Amino acid sequence: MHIPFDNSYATLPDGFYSRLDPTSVAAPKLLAFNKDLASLLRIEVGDLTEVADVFGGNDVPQNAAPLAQLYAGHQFGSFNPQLGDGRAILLGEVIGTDGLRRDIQLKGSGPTPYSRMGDGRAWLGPVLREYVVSEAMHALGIPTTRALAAVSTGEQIWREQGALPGAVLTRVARSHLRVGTFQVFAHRGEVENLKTLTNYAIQRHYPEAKGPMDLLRAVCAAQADLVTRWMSVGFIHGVMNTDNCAISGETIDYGPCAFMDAFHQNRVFSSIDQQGRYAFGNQPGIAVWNMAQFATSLMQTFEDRNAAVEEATEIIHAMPQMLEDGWLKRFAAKIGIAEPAKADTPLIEELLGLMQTDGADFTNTFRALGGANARDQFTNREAFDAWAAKWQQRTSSDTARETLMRSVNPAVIPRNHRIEQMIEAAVAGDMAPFERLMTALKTPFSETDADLARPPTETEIVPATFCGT
Ligand SMILES: Nc1ncnc2c1ncn2[C@@H]1O[C@H](COP(=O)(O)OP(=O)(O)OP(=O)(O)O)[C@@H](O)[C@H]1O
Ligand SMILES: [Mg+2]
Repeated sequence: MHIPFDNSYATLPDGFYSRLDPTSVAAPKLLAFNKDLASLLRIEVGDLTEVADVFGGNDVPQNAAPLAQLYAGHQFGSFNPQLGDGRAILLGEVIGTDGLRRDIQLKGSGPTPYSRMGDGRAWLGPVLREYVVSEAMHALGIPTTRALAAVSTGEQIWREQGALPGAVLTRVARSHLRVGTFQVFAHRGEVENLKTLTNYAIQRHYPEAKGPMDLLRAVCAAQADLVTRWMSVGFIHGVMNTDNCAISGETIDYGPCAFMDAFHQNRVFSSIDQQGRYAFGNQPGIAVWNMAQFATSLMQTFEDRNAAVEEATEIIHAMPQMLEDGWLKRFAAKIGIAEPAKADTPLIEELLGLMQTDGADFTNTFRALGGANARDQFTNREAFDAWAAKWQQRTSSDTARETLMRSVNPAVIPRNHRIEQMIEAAVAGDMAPFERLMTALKTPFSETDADLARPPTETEIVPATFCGT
């Protein structure tokens, strides 16, 4: 196997990371490999045993510069001054056939200087969850890190549930720069490092930005866009800590995430999110909060702090409107309105209200709007009919309505119970449910697998995603 590394992060000052190799594992076995992504990254794949050795962490490929990145972060609102890759190792970067630079990182590859109390490992369940959901997000057109490989380690690891099979995920990202990467230097008052990081982020992600204020503007726009896209497919990230907020605007860290079935604004899946801080409907507000932390961490890079604070405050204060506009655009498209006006908001909100009252399935209700059977999704069908009459009045003259709806309302999403079933099978050595999910989720806007589109029955519902990742 040949990986054409072209590493830039490793040329940054020592204080940015710790160099170390992944820790070898007992018996690496390749469970999944993303060939399309490998070719995008210009990786020449030869022998698959070699692939398992590299992506299990036993072989460090030529020209890799393995390192664990330092970062800090607000976790559930409290600042932790030092986190860092406690179980991940960046192998290096490659420039893809599309000309874009991407990180190749192992997650679950052994302890690092930032492991704190952790074992540096991941178990098979979360590795496959991240593999499936991140690739599904990509197919849905939502910016995300991607999955290149999943390797089982042949080792057991311990979590609340007991002994579990270990695994390593190879993750690909436009970069692993997080809000927390800025926060660590800001907190320490390491202004030179902060400036170096700012310039690096600009060059790598927003080359048109003229300085930190432009960077802030660009990241706010990217995060606002990202969160409205999540909302539009019923995605709940579940752990929007500032260390899980990527500067690139990609979705990162699929630990306790889930797509909701029955719609509810306050839906939470993460078993550790007791207060519902990261509930479905709170995500826009949290994105603003995270960007305020990002803005704060950039302030030390300015000579005139007072002026900078004023300008940054304006940028942050403009974000709720951006989110509202984005939400309107995406949800209007879901009901077939390509060019929404403010006056369309109540129409969308009324539908969501009916869905919430009836516990209608988020994905299938919107998908059904493009067909004939939307009213079957509701228990109070008269209420739906009354809404539908208003909707018809607003949209029926638009001949492109159905096409638009079918292009934005997926037929299939990675439902939480299917993910759990897939994990259970994989633990027992059966990868068929994984393959089936991956196949259907490659074309989420086509009806290819009706049974995967079906919501869970009462007994199939998986209401929580455990954080013992
Ligand atoms: N098993 C573990 N061993 C060591 N460190 C861990 C472990 N699990 C999580 N951590 C560390 O705890 C912090 C917060 O964890 P979090 O769940 O947000 O991240 P993660 O899922 O490991 O990784 P990422 O954000 O890179 O997807 C991170 O610094 C992470 O590296
Ligand atoms: Mg994380």
